[in-house]
Amino acid sequence: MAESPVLLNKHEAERLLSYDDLIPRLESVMGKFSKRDSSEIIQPVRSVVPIQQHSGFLGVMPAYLAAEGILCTKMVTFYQRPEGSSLPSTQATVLLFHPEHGHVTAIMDGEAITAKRTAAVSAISAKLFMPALSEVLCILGSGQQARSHYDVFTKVFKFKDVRVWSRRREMAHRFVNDLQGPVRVCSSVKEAVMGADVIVTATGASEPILFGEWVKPGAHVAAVGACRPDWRELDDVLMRGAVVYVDSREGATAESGDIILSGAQVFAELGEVINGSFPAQREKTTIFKSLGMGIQDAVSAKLVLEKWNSEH
Ligand SMILES: NC(=O)C1=CN([C@@H]2O[C@H](COP(=O)(O)OP(=O)(O)OC[C@H]3O[C@@H](n4cnc5c(N)ncnc54)[C@H](O)[C@@H]3O)[C@@H](O)[C@H]2O)C=CC1
Ligand SMILES: O=C(O)C1=NCCCC1
Repeated sequence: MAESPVLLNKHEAERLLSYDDLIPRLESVMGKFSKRDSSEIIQPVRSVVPIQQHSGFLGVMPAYLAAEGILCTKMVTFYQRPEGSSLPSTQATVLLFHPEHGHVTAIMDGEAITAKRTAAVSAISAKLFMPALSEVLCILGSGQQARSHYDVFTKVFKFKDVRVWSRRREMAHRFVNDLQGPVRVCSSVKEAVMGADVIVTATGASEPILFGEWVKPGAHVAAVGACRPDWRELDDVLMRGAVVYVDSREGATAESGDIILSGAQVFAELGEVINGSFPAQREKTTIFKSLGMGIQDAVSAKLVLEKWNSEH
């Protein structure tokens, strides 16, 4: 009989997942994915069930990585919460399976995995696409993703000025008060982004909040929110004037309102740049449009389980 699955809560998953371990695994899997070798990786575009009465969605994100022996699925719900809601807008559970026998080997909370892997992938994009001398980081939003992006961007890079904007100023102040390093609250998106070298958009917005006219030429935008085909964070001027990179072409053309509605062309996947088949146009204004991928959750969950196994 199969052993009972390992059960890991949010605190455990968070503790066991470090950016130092995560970043190289994500670079490697994104590169492999972009080779489209289905004997190596199978990862369909996420299935999304709308929960219309409650302004929410359930996404199911399976992935199989044959060489690594990882069979995984994440189930994630995401909601448009009213301002001031105490409920998290993104919640997730990740299941790992035994690829040969089919039983579940681990069930883990997916919130920390989702927060950390998304931010780590954005940091990989910044490493490739941000201007060579980047001094100013701007984060739009003050939720879970804003926090994980702050953590990894200030860990991996050295910025002289870090700015944050949130639609409710008190939330931006609460965000800043929780942090160790220097970061300042801006009262408008325009004030926050003017002159920034790197901009992270991590909001629940469904209409553009970031306008191309404010963005410094050559800046890099890691666009994390607006993961529905009719949602936007970035305006047409920005989308059409920048070199657009994505995590997955199929995901982006199915789910990204910023891409679909602006008509902007996708230049390359992050994995294609990692593989050297497309250039990183660092001197131009660049956007990395992130939708999130099951393979990212799969390698993250495997890391968590490996760490847990090494302790038990
Ligand atoms: N690309 C990816 O892989 C992932 C993307 N996401 C997306 O990232 C975004 C942030 O997610 P979390 O940090 O988990 O959410 P959260 O609820 O913790 O934070 C959301 C932030 O957006 C702000 N916000 C909400 N509606 C807004 C609006 N209309 N205009 C401006 N700001 C608004 C909130 O004030 C808050 O600061 C969401 O859109 C979520 O769906 C989340 C997980 C993974
Ligand atoms: O990849 C994920 O996980 C998510 N992507 C977009 C919406 C929330 C969760």
